[in-house]
Amino acid sequence: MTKKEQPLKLKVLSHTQIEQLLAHLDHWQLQHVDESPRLVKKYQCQQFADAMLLANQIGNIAELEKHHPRLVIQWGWVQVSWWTYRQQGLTEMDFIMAARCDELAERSAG
Ligand SMILES: C[C@H](O)[C@H](O)[C@H]1CNC2=NC(N)=NC(=O)C2=N1
Repeated sequence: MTKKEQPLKLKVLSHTQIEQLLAHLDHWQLQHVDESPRLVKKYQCQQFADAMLLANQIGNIAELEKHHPRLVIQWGWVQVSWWTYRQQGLTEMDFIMAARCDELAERSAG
């Protein structure tokens, strides 16, 4: 797929666009790894099983959307990182998926 055919959701965002979109997310941090920006959030969970459950729910929507996070699971929390691998940057898709994670976390918190 050439750049110009890139779907809008996978167009790399500028720093200004990132800052604007970040303002609409709740407690997501902008981190840089090897100069590549990422959205990162750590969800606190009561039990390890809860962290596994949330990670699986996130994995399911990632498979559906063909857009995948980095997930780190530990007793008491699951850390989610979003970026668009092929662009080595942030796209709208990353922000959409971050918001979807918050919905899932909200729902599983009951
Ligand atoms: C072919 C497959 O859809 C692509 O490789 C997808 C898979 N999941 C992905 N996930 C993320 N976060 N970024 C990508 O560029 C990406 N590409």
